[in-house]
Amino acid sequence: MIEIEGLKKSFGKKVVLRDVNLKVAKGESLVVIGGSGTGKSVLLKCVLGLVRPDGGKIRIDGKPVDGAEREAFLARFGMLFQGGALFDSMTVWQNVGFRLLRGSTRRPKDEARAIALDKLRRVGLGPEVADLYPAELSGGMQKRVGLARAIATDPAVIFFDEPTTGLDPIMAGVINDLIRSIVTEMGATAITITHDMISVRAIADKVAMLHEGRVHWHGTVAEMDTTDDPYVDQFIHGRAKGPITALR
Ligand SMILES: Nc1ncnc2c1ncn2[C@@H]1O[C@H](COP(=O)(O)OP(=O)(O)OP(=O)(O)O)[C@@H](O)[C@H]1O
Repeated sequence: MIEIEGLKKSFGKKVVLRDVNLKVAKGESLVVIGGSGTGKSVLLKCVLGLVRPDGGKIRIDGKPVDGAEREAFLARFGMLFQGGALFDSMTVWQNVGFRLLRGSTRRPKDEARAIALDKLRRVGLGPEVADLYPAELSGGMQKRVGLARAIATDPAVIFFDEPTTGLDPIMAGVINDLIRSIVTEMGATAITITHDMISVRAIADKVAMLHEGRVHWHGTVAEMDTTDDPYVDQFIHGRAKGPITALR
């Protein structure tokens, strides 16, 4: 279980996270939505320890995520970065097995390769891609490789940062379905950031909407469709007019 309490983060005078409170139950898939610049990535980076919060608490399974706990936590999470973020100079299997080749999750090389091939198979890629370089793959295949890398260590917690950005609608659907089935089958706790409402419906058990530095709304997908909250309504229907003002 992930608990975020009173999380605060500003950059200079700009307050991004004012007071974020959120709980994600074990095995739950939470999708965070919100307009551009509302702090979704900053929130994720705070949880990952890439950005230091100004205040508040983040606990994983009841333990604060800092100092000595961080290394143990990092070994337990997987991350699918926006755009795949594969290493160009490494082959596909070396990318997938990145964390199996170093650190506390290190395995012998042939074992790491076998696990990488198994994870590639799970995301629909055969052994023939294992020794290719990322540049030789299509965008959709790169995303699959990123997904295989995210699940390589069988993490308890997985983060997905805009997993369908840059994909055509069919490939986006395939990636959404893969994410949903993998998260369910692994029993992992998942936090996804997305603008894509199709992704939200495909991936989410629960949805949290960030607005003005707070979790403005939190509920199930079914509740999202029936809520009379004008902010959620505007966002999920993509209306230009409503309480959320966008820069034009
Ligand atoms: N390292 C940083 N230094 C200064 N400002 C930052 C930094 N990181 C983020 N910000 C600011 O924090 C705000 C929130 O950014 P964030 O990337 O979290 O938004 P987002 O909700 O993920 O947006 P998008 O959906 O467009 O990706 C933005 O105004 C951004 O400029």
